[in-house]
Amino acid sequence: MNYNLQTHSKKSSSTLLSKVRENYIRKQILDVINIENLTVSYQGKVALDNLSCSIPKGKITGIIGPNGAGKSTLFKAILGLIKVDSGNFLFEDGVDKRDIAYVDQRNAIDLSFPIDVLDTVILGTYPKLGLFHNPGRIETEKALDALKIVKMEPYVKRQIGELSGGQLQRVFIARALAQEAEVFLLDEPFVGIDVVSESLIMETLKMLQKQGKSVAIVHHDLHKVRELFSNVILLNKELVAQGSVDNAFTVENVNKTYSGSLGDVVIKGA
Ligand SMILES: Nc1ncnc2c1ncn2[C@@H]1O[C@H](COP(=O)(O)OP(=O)(O)OP(=O)(O)O)[C@@H](O)[C@H]1O
Repeated sequence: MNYNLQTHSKKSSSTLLSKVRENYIRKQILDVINIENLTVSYQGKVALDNLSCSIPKGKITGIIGPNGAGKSTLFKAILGLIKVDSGNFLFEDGVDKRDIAYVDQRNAIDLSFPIDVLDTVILGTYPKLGLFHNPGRIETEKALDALKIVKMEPYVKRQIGELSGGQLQRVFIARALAQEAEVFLLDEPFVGIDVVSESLIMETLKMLQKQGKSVAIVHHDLHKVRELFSNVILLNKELVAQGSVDNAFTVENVNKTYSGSLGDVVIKGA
């Protein structure tokens, strides 16, 4: 498998590339995105400290950690939405930022913006349309297909500010589907939504996984980790553990991540 490197380091990218490639061959890891030594700070305060982790290919990975652990910061750094102090991002060959769909936390979205459901989903097609191209029939069809999958087709003309939390989240998932991405980064998609929307979204994500797509989800409900994810990344400013749920989602690692005894409560039920 080949990879392409996005570097924020001052070292020469060719030296880094060969070093990172060697690492890959040695470890035989099948990841879609590899993050190496990522440090991010806001106004001098460190949010992520030398974090190295990877988003595995074709899995649904939970990003787990307490409030302020840097989970959203990790997604924003991968997408190049924020300035990082240092770090390298290695994308699987053929994957670039246009292949990454991002569903933000809902509180980051202006719901008073006058846009209907269909146009919101068509926005997902923009990254691959290229400059100076307007969406047309093909993009509208892609958006309608995506809306069908999340059962939001009857709402095409509804303003997004007039949807329930669960419906809105389904529209954002549809927008991600319309992007025809390889990687899906979802920031707390299940917060405050109804059970029907939750299971529809989960079914959609499992469908994506079956197609070989990679999904990473920031998630807070530790009780649902085993049900929702095959893999986890546990972090609290720095990496605590990553791997399959069986190997990494342990009492010890959860206690370490949350600096307490939450692992005993959640995993052992103590
Ligand atoms: N734009 C910003 N300016 C200043 N500080 C920020 C900014 N964005 C995030 N932070 C700080 O960086 C740290 C990490 O924030 P981040 O939102 O990545 O955490 P999180 O794990 O996603 O938290 P939560 O679970 O509460 O959403 C926090 O201390 C937060 O206050």
